[in-house]
Amino acid sequence: MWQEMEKLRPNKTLTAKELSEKAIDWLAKNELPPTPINYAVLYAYFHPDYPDLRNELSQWQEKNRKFDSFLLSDLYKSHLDENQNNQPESIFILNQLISNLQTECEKSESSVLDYQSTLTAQSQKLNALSDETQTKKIVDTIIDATKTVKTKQSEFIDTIHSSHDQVAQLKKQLQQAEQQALTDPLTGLANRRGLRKFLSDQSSDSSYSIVIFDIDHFKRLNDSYGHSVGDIVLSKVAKLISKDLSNSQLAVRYGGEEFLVIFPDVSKKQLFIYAETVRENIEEMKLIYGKTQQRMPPITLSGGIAMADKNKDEAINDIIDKADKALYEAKSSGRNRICLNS
Ligand SMILES: Nc1nc2c(ncn2[C@@H]2O[C@H](COP(=O)(O)OP(=O)(O)OP(=O)(O)O)[C@@H](O)[C@H]2O)c(=O)[nH]1
Repeated sequence: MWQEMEKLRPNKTLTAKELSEKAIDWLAKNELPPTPINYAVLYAYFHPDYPDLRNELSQWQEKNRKFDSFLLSDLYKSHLDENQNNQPESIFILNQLISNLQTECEKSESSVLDYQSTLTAQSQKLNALSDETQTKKIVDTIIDATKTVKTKQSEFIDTIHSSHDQVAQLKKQLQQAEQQALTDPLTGLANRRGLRKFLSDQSSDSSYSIVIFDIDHFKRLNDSYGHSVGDIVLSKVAKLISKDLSNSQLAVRYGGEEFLVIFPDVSKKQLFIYAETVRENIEEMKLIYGKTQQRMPPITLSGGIAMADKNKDEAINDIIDKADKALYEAKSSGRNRICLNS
């Protein structure tokens, strides 16, 4: 299908009408609904101004991965959503706060400089004079200047204090915003951006193992019980997948009904035990369909495991590909099982 898509992408820039026809045509061929987001991603794919989006989509397709609305929405958020790419409002407020502080600093500095020059001038006059009235006048001037600089300084200190609280609040908001940007809202797991961040925080000599899970016949479940029940199942499955993971391991919602778990430095046996436990726990879930109060059929999932080859310097994407192949084997050999890429 990728080759087909490449054929569809012409060298010259298409007209708006052609772009829109190609986008709609592609969505129809892939049985994806022409939602504004799906449409926008495909429109941008055929447009020459979005090379990064095109590359990411190409890489995805080269691995023969499925396209679904989840993936397209992820691409939309990463490449086309201006709200996500623009600075969040808190950054704007932070900038304002910093420039206010700069102005206050400048004011404070200038008031101290004024004060210094007043002191210098008045002390020169004092040295030159012996008359008491004149001396008192000069002392009064110095006292006034001292009062002024004191007021300015305490105003400055007040500003610093209130800014300090605001900065702390903004810092918290920014951390929350950053966390949200890395998290899939439905399942609470990391999204693919979260995975990239996790990988960039790891040391380069980490050796990874990957488990990819994919819920079996999820389309059937959506078709029989509705999308909202499908969503509930996704979040329950996500909970079981991430339940016993440690801080050094990460569960990611990798596709619509596909989850990736990354483990630095574990044994093959530990991986199998983990993946098998997840598979069994999910199969044993007892779900009641709210509308009929009837028990739903068991949910099952398939999994593929791959470990880094210690003798090769394997990139993480290669290990993911290997896990994907193992997942394919699990699907094609009957589903509800875990396979290892050997
Ligand atoms: N409810 C719900 N469904 C989703 C979501 N994201 C993707 N899907 C659905 O997941 C289904 C995936 O279907 P397929 O790719 O055909 O896979 P499958 O039916 O699980 O079949 P196998 O993987 O071969 O066992 C599609 O119907 C998608 O619409 C989501 O966020 N919520």
